[in-house]
Amino acid sequence: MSGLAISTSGLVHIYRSQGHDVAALSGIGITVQPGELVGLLGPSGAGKSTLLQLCGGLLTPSAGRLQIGEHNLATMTAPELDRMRARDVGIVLQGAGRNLIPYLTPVDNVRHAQRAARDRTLPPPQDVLELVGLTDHARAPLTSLTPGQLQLCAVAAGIATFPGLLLADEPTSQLDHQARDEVLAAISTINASTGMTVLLVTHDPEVAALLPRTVTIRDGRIASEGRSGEEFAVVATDGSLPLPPHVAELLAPGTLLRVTTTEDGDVRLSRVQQEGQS
Ligand SMILES: Nc1ncnc2c1ncn2[C@@H]1O[C@H](COP(=O)(O)OP(=O)(O)OP(=O)(O)O)[C@@H](O)[C@H]1O
Repeated sequence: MSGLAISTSGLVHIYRSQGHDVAALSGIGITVQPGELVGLLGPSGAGKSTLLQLCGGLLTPSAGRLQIGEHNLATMTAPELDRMRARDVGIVLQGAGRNLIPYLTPVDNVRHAQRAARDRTLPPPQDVLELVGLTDHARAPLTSLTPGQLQLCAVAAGIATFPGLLLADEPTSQLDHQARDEVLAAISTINASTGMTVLLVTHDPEVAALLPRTVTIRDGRIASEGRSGEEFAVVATDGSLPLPPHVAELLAPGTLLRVTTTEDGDVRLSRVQQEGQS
């Protein structure tokens, strides 16, 4: 299937637990085009995994809009979400082992992941393993695989049904540099050769620098976006503009900023000197 678009606006997720609620996402607006490869960055607790799980239908939005291709996730029933996960959205959870059945070989893990889709037209599992470079290990016990090969196997299980969207939570963490590069190369190849949209969470700045687009989340909101290594502030759908941390630390709360437009349509921000300020 071809790549699926992701579109959210005002997306909120609140974890409700006894005694107190945690607002993990506080109004996320993001658009990902079909076939894009996007990295999700941000400090621990920012809300990255929550966003990924919402996109995979593993959590339900508390408020706001979340559209994956034709699917409106905010209104889907549990069986509809199950069907979407079985065919259209592949999920690779953090930690390769959580995605694999330990007593099955790579080829049988992929076959098992394909079964839920009930689609006889899917390519054979060997073709999926070839895409991630695991042909030679198709029938090896999982215990004989290196951590990098296990992660490649988890990716193969995630893309077993050739979904339109692959969601991967920290697929390169806890790997040495060579294995990390192999996993990233496999995901890039899948994205380029199939047009599958990919959203992947990473903490690794070296991985982020290699991605064409990154979105940084901070405190449950979009903080900035990167394009091929350069960071930009992003105007939110409500018109607000989160300042990058290195600018925000120069501006005390309550600082007045003059917003002007130039003749050629450019926008400038300048600090207004207030009484009592040096
Ligand atoms: N099941 C849960 N119940 C209550 N609060 C939760 C739950 N899962 C996450 N949270 C909270 O929601 C917020 C966002 O968590 P989330 O795991 O999405 O962040 P993250 O950016 O993925 O962090 P990390 O990089 O550490 O995985 C955090 O404050 C976290 O403590």
